[in-house]
Amino acid sequence: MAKVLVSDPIDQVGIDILSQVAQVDVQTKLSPEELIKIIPEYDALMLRSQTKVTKEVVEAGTQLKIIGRAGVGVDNIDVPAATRQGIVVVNSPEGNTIAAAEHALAMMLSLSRHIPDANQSVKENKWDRKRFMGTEVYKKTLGVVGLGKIGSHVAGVGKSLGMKLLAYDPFISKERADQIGCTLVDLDLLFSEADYITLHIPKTPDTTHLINQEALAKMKPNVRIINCARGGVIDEDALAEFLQEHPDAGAALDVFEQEPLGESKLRGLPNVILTPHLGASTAEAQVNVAIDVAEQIRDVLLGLPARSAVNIPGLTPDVMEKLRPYLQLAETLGNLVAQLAGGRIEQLTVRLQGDLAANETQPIVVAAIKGLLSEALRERVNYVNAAIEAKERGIRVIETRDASIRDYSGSLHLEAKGSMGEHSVTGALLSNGEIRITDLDEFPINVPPSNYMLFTLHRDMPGIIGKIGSLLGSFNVNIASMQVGRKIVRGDAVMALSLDDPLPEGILSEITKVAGIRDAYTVKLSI
Ligand SMILES: NC(=O)C1=CN([C@@H]2O[C@H](COP(=O)(O)OP(=O)(O)OC[C@H]3O[C@@H](n4cnc5c(N)ncnc54)[C@H](O)[C@@H]3O)[C@@H](O)[C@H]2O)C=CC1
Ligand SMILES: O=C(O)CCC(=O)C(=O)O
Repeated sequence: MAKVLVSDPIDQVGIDILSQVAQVDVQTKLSPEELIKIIPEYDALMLRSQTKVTKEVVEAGTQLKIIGRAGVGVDNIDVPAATRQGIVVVNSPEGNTIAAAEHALAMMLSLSRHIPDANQSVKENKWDRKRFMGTEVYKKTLGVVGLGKIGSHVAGVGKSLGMKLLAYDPFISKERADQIGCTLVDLDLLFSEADYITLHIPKTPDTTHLINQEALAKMKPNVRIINCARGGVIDEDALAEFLQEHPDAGAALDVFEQEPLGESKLRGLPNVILTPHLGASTAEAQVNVAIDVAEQIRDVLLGLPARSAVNIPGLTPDVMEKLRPYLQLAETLGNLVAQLAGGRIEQLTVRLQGDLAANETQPIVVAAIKGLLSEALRERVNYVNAAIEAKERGIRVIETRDASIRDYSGSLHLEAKGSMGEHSVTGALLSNGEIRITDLDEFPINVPPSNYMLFTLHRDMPGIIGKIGSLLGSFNVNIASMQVGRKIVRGDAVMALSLDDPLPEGILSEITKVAGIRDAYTVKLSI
């Protein structure tokens, strides 16, 4: 039975789903060393934001098939390391959107009305109404940085509160911003105009310290900044200094450069509200993300695709379902052409032909690479790491389409160039979904792939087929089917044989000694 480690607190509903297919161990607050020590025995890891899945953890997780982040941000996981190791990384892109948006809105209103300090003062037996004079958000300008799922929900509520909306997001169209009711502006204008600035961006090299001393200098002296996105998008030292110098300004922060927050000047400031990364902490969000991610882990452990894998771009279950027969075709042809080419492959060309050319290329190309590399890497290569493994091996992959080639309703053509030569294969699907190899090195054939195959390149001359048949018979190899493909009579030809038995050692050299045989290749395929 598969084993799943749950290393941060997740809702019981997630544990119940995982328990349908696996032994589930919940061990939270593990030190990095403890995690590295136990991870080798697990097939899957499920976590929230506390666990740090470093390169060392990934490398120790030799059995890991999937890492599931019960939330949005995967910045606590070394995704490139997981990808290299063929581990699927999944998240829950929408499960906590509302929770995080509502936390940002709660922070905005708390800042405006001094709720945390007023509450504290009453609890200290004080009745200080003057000290907590607030401001209204009505008719104020809300600047939303990052108009994605959370940012657009915050903007929508801001609008219904009567706020004027400005937004900055270089990847969002004007039409989308209009739909939400935001005016798209550049960052400088947003900084200078906004009364409230709320951040809803991922932490990337571009967004790191987006709010720094220079940016703060452009803002109003009473600006209020809310960060429920990611620590590190604000330079905390610069912010602390700004807030000291501008007592009418304020900040409400849920996320920090270091979590848990260590020594920080922010703690002592009266105009700051701090929460311990609570954006996603609602009962509803925790149920949503637990179900979302546990179901994906369950599916992957059952050999099914994950619906929100962050490191298999484009291969959603819908695409997978639609393309499944073509992915199988691509893998088979990839494996076949790798065996024909032999040696080190330097270049793979994948051409989608006919109707197939209308499909998304990427998953089919990845499947072809997977087939190609499975010759060398066996089960180490999968849909997650195929592209990166090819890149690291210096294999140039070229994708092309040609809708004009109409020999079958859709066909796939692969060419591999390598240290030992160059070969090409084409294959197609019949209407019943069966695979046919329809071309080999430009010679037309029509054979189904089988576990054991023999291909020859020979001169088209009388007697040669009989000689090969007798030779195989003398080695007790039964021929299931045989086909010859040629372009001209008595010119060059290929012979494709499907065999019931593996070819014994030594037979290939006997075959190549037959007069008229130029080359012979044995191929094993997983069908
Ligand atoms: N505090 C918490 O507990 C939670 C925090 N989050 C964080 O909130 C952030 C936003 O999450 P979602 O809205 O779900 O993500 P999303 O992917 O839907 O939206 C992010 C938006 O940021 C934009 N963006 C990217 N680079 C940008 C840049 N340089 N400048 C301006 N905009 C840029 C993107 O175009 C996108 O529209 C993420 O960092 C996520 O990890 C999410 C949930 C809970
Ligand atoms: O799991 C959590 O509590 C944090 C959520 C979060 O930051 C995210 O989903 O990006």
